[in-house]
Amino acid sequence: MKVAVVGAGKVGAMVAVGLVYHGIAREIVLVDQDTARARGVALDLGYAAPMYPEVDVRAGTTDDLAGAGVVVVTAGLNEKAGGATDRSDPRGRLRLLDHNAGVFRDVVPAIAAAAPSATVMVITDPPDPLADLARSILGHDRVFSTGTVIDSLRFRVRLAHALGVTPRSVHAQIIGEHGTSGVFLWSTAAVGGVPALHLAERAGHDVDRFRAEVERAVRYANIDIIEGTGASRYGIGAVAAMLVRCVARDERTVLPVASHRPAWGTTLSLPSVLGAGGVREVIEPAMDDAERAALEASARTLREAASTVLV
Ligand SMILES: NC(=O)c1ccc[n+]([C@@H]2O[C@H](COP(=O)([O-])OP(=O)(O)OC[C@H]3O[C@@H](n4cnc5c(N)ncnc54)[C@H](O)[C@@H]3O)[C@@H](O)[C@H]2O)c1
Repeated sequence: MKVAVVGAGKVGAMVAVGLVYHGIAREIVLVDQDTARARGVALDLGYAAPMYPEVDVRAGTTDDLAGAGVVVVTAGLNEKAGGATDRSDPRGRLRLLDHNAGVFRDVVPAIAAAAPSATVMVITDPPDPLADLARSILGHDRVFSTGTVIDSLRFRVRLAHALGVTPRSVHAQIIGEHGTSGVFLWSTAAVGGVPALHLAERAGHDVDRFRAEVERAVRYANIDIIEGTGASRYGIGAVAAMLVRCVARDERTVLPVASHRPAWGTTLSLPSVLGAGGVREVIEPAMDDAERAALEASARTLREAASTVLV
């Protein structure tokens, strides 16, 4: 499959790395308004390509999006450049919406023109309202954002470390916004079929404190990363490549990506069957009353944010 990455910055480059290392795409086109940057990334990665499953990596213009099965959008300001690194700011990544909506009004019409049958995956922050905007410009439903897949991995990893097991054995997810209102589904977080909070209590943790510490570490993981490296990119790059694989191979893996949900009137993350064309179906998870109320609040936040940029 031909995969296009629009925005060849720190995240876009890592998405391309993941696609090459895992043999997911046969052809990769990198598009950026900074053409020298796109060319540099394509050259650098292209010289490594002979070690991996056959792939052509090149830089191109929006015309070169033609024929792409998946277009990944990472163009735009990141949290550090956009001043969204204050842990006490409840808007979080939503601070980037106005600026990055302008970027989307520039790039998405070009995607619609050159690659009308592509599935479009949005990574640029805030990804959920921007996926809504992209959907309205594209006029089709093959649009999703990486949503809370990365947040859910962070949740599993923090729980795993605290409980002394591998993250592979932790079943836990975050739904709603990829942002400050994301909802931790503690009621179904489990290890070996046992609620994670029961295990924490058995291990001698104060449950309220345990929960608050895990939530804080996960909610602000992006800022911890940015304080160290300037931008989060390795985790999301790996996640994005895996999501492209799910679409390219019609895997139907269940993951909390975000897609437009008419019942919620917005794009938000719920466990979704990801395959050819994007989200095939959504599975409403079990939630307790507090989680449902939190999801309603998260959806409200996203609806309000999207309404400021949708025409
Ligand atoms: N969804 C997630 O989980 C997640 C995780 C990490 C980063 N992000 C977001 O991904 C985005 C990219 O982050 P980054 O660190 O790679 O930023 P970056 O500054 O390194 O790269 C952004 C690139 O977009 C390009 N660009 C900007 N406007 C463009 C336009 N109109 N047309 C074409 N190219 C354009 C820039 O030239 C730049 O190369 C940010 O919005 C960031 O917040 C999202």
